[in-house]
Amino acid sequence: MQTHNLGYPRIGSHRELKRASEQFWAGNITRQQLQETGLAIRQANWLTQQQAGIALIPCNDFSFYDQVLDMSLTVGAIPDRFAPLLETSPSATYPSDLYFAMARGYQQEGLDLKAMEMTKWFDTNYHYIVPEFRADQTFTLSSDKLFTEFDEARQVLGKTPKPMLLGPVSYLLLGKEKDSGFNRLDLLERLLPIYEQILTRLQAQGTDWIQFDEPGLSLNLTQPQQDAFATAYQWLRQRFPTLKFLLASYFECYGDNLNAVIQLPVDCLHLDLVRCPSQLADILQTDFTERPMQLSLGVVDGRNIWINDMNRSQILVQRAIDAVGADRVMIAPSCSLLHVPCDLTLETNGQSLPAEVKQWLAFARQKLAEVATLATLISDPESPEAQAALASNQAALAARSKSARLNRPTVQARVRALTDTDAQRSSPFAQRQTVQREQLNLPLFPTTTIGSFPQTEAIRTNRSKLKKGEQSQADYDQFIETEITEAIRWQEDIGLDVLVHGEFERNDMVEYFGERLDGFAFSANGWVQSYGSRCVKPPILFGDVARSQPMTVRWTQFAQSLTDRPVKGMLTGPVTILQWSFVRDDQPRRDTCLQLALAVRDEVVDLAAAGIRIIQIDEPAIREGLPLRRENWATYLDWAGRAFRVAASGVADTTQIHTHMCYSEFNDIMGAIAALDADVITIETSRSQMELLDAFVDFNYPNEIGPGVYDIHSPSVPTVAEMTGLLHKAMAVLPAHNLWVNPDCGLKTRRWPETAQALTNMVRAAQQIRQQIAEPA
Ligand SMILES: Nc1nc2c(c(=O)[nH]1)N[C@@H](CNc1ccc(C(=O)N[C@@H](CCC(=O)N[C@@H](CCC(=O)N[C@@H](CCC(=O)O)C(=O)O)C(=O)O)C(=O)O)cc1)CN2
Ligand code: MET
Ligand SMILES: [Zn+2]
Repeated sequence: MQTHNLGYPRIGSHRELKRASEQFWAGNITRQQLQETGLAIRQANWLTQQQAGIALIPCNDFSFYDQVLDMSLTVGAIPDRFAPLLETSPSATYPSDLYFAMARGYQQEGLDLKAMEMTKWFDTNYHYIVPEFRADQTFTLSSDKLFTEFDEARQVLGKTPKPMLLGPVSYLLLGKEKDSGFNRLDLLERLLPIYEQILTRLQAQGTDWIQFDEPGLSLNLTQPQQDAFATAYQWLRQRFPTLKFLLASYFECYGDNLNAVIQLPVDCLHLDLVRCPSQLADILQTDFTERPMQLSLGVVDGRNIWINDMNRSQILVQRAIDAVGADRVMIAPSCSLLHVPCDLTLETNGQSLPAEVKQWLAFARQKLAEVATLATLISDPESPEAQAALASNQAALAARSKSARLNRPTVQARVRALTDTDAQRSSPFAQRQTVQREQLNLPLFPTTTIGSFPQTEAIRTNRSKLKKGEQSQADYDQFIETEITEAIRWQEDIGLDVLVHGEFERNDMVEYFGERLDGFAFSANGWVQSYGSRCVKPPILFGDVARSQPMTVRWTQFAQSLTDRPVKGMLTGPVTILQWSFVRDDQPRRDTCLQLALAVRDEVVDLAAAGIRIIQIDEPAIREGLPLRRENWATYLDWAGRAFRVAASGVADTTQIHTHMCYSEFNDIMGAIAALDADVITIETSRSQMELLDAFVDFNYPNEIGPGVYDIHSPSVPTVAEMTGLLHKAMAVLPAHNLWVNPDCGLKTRRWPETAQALTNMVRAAQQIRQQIAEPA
């Protein structure tokens, strides 16, 4: 029985890659220095995995930005607009200017190249760069990255690594057609020859195993999509009869793709037994046992940070061994470890991460040790070492399940006592709209922002000093007051209608709330890549959640005291807190979500009592939390929607509830979005030129909408005309009196100069539209 790994975090255990990339982009370090940082991280990762006792170690799991973008570059799927950068970016240079231009856009030397689109990687908070395909798309091998990393890994490890490749079918499925009249899967026959070239070179370099990631197999597929997998792998198999193919999907069951999958000519099939333990029995019931195929059992959770239940894993693995024999079984984490932090041993702060909780946790490095221990436990069950490991593992699990820290009977009782009335506003929207209009007295096309203003160097430094004890709480609070005061003055000056306090006091929109709720613990260094150099440190939700005191009232009330205009209270919703935290796995997510909903509800009620008339409950992760398989959608949407409404419905009709969503394809779930019954929803639409609005129009969406009028992900400043153009598009299909004017998302990642210009232009755009309506041409 062999151990292997599907992928290791590449940000570096101290976020070395983040720092180096940002330094490089700022022009402070050279490309070579950045490359050296990348190499050092890869080398450290390979050694860490080898020392943890993993036999088959992946390479090509590193990336300077994103693994899907790497694949686009490798196969030469480079959108035409980037042609000016081709010449200066040879295939031997990684990362090239071309590469970062595709990821982040390029505004230099008179060029203004828009970045490629970014979207969520399945149901994770990781974002990938969406491949763009043309009807006349051609492919050419255009990067040496993968071959270079293979040689590096072999040198470091002293043995053959396992290159990982995003498989051809999932690669196409993850992309988008940029012309009409063709289907991206039709490009398969043009793409496969590039995979052939890749495998030819890898084979010459001496590779043995190749890992093809095909997470598309976790989705509901049409017959032609299923067939594409058969076409691709038969084609490759014919050309490479001796290379060993490991096919990996994860995050879900193979479901109704299973029968097609076991007929693929691959040598090993990976199963995510954390998300879908039942598929082991399913597969053993087929004629799989008679096929010459190995099984890779993903028993260690690659998406969460709890220690493995070794007893349970041992039983699963043993079942497979009994059926097919130990030489046909591999064990591994359930998916790439990209989605968990690097190393628990770096956590030494017993305040934020109590020792008791820490012993329940495993980060990437610890997870590999778990895989290795499991292997020993199975191959040599009587070994004292394995027995000791099992005993301490079971003791930690028992301690967790009995811990007094987990249980808050009053919270559990409150969740049980929730009624349908608690999950519903007092009056229907039309009635609420009337009373809210009367009391808010806003102009047509009210202007607002999504909440955060730039997190400046000064803000980060002050917070960092506070954390290290180099600054007093009083001084920090004073600093935040000044920031808020300036932001309120400035918003009044440029003429915004509904103001925000700016979220200067928040490190992150989820972590901030976690830190203020009971039932959460925190790592100091548990960073996970979100996109590019941006990382998040998901809080650890381990027990029943309770709010012991108000979390946002002080700063919101302070901001409101400075102005007569309404200041919008700013909260993160229960579904998003759930989705962006590491959540306990000992009770259904639904129950945890309702506990979060009650905490947010109490905050909403307190904000309203403090005189806040508009409250935004952000739910950007509601779409991301949607199960990958449609058969599970209704259940999720039902409890997620209920949780939002529980959070929103503790206040009188006069309180206007906003919600905000980004990264959203709503077409399939409009009913659920409408059922949230938010008085106002602000959404991301500008990058798709209001395409997304079609869903709202088709659905006859009844409540108020703020379709984002400019993209905050880019520093370029939108013109007034661009924004009036988009507003006209929106007005053409939706009633003007239901429309708001706002950016796509929060501005925390932007800088002030472009933010000031963009918002000034946005207010002008709204004013122009109002004028046009008042005095039609
Ligand atoms: N959780 C979450 N997921 C999300 C989003 C989001 O806002 N939050 N937005 C969407 C896009 N994703 C994003 C993810 C991260 C960031 C982001 O800006 N992250 C920051 C970190 C934010 C943070 O937690 N900052 C902390 C810690 C800052 C820090 O690193 N401090 C240094 C010290 C700095 C100093 O001494 O000056 C350290 O601890 O080492 C703070 O401000 O307090 C980053 O990578 O730079 C933006 C968007 C989708 N998913
Ligand atoms: N209120 C939040 C902000 O403005 C919403 C962000 S959604 C990712 O930053
Ligand atoms: Zn957003």
